[in-house]
Amino acid sequence: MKVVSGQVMQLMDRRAIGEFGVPGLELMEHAGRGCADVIEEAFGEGEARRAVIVAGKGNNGGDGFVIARLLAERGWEAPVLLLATPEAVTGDAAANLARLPASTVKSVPRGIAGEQELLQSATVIVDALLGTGMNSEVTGVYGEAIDLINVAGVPVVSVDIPSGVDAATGKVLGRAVRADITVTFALAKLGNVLYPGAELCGRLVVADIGMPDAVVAEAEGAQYVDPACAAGLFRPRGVTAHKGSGGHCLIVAGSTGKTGAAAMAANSAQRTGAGLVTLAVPAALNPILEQKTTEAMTISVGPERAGHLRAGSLPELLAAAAIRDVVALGPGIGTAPSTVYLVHSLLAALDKPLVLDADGLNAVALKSDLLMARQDRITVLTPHPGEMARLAGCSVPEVEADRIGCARAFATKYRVHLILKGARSIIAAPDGRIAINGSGNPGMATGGMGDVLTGVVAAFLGQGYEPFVACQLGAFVHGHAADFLVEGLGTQGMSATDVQEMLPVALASLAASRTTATNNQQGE
Ligand SMILES: NC(=O)C1=CN([C@@H]2O[C@H](COP(=O)(O)OP(=O)(O)OC[C@H]3O[C@@H](n4cnc5c(N)ncnc54)[C@H](O)[C@@H]3O)[C@@H](O)[C@H]2O)[C@H](O)CC1
Ligand SMILES: [K+]
Repeated sequence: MKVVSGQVMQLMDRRAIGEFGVPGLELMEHAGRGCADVIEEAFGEGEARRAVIVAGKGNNGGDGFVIARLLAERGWEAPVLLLATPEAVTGDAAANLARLPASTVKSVPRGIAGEQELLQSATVIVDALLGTGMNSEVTGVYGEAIDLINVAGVPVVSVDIPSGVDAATGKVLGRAVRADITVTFALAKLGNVLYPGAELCGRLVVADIGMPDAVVAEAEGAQYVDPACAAGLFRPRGVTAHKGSGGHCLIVAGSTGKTGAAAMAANSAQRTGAGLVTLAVPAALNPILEQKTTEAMTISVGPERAGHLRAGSLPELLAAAAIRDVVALGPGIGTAPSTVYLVHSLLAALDKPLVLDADGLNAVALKSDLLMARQDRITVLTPHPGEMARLAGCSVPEVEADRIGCARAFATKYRVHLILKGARSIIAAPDGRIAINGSGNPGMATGGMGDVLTGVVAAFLGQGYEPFVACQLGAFVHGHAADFLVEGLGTQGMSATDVQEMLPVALASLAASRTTATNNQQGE
């Protein structure tokens, strides 16, 4: 599913009207009908059906007027509270306001504080205050209206986006409506899928409003990776698969006290379908990892008592990498100066696709220009916001303020692929393409999850997936596995090893969706 900013949707609107001759009133009619259909289906069962429409003066309010008319035609009581004078309403919205009986519209430019009883008596409140045209912090009567909608104790359907949520970022500008259902139009907006907006939307429905296909296809947007998208990207093993076709991953990981990171990265690569996994670890830790892993082979690196990786092990590691398909570097390696030096030399010398995580990223942050030397090679970075801030030389709040912009700027500048972790991980490609991962849950906010992701992404690269696809599948499968655990485990005590063990189930579900989709196509 493609997602766009509010600004891009407004451009699409203009193209549809200007270049394709679709009347704006027709788009608005479809938008209103899409909402009315959802409202009827969700709340139209009982005897008394009253939808109170709280409308702003723009086209979001215009959609609200269409909803009021269509619901009234279907036997609903549908009073409108207009937070403006009727004269302030213009264009298509004014045309639709004029089609409503005057008795059903109450202009309340000073606010809806006196309308609490009406709000509380509703079967459903329709939030048609602000949509993609919101351009500033919500204050005054609009802010008060949002507060009153939220405390009315009645289900809320938001038109396009909950009022107060920024369609470009998902951020709340001052305050925002908490909806049970949001009906958005033509394509989802970034604010519908990014947090906190995603949570405020409740159930998201994307309604078809007759936007020309070419306008939808050519719109600049991000890929939202949902189960259908991930299933489309995934290639299940063929019947003639052998361990060579699954790829051979070399995982360079571990230091004293951090053997678990190495084990989880290796085991997760194996659980994601890597044909073979070899774990290169500091020599002193080799006996422990021989115990902790079963399927992975291990290489004991450096002098016998070495508890961390050292600069002198470069030739040994390059030789190991030469006969593998992909290298993952970083889980649990620590920050000893000699290890940092090793990471710097490996970056320059390794010609295999490389996944860099954790302390590998911290080492790179000290010398990020080294990434420039890898421009013709595949490099995937998997930072959390703290690591991203160190890499980009900014603060964590700056990263969080614009996750997409930050990920894209770094990926394009250094010609790398990047997964910026966090709720709705952002995947950025060197050419500026963006994907947003739709899976995952708060149970993943615990140590070791990043090591699992590193192994998963390395496994997909080793299987020959194009890096942007490997990153999307990696992020999705990682979160999908965790989502399977929620019902039984909840989100409090889930562990990274639990997720690792659930990876095959997540992959099997993608394979099953592909089979179902193929069968449906054949049956058509
Ligand atoms: N293709 C589509 O998606 C279609 C969308 N439609 C609907 O139109 C709105 C966008 O309408 P627009 O008139 O551009 O903007 P809004 O209605 O969101 O509001 C703009 C209105 O409000 C004022 N304003 C802005 N910020 C604030 C604020 N913080 N506080 C108070 N007032 C504010 C601003 O000055 C404007 O006057 C889209 O979301 C859809 O719902 C079409 O109906 C069909 C095609
Ligand atoms: K709205």
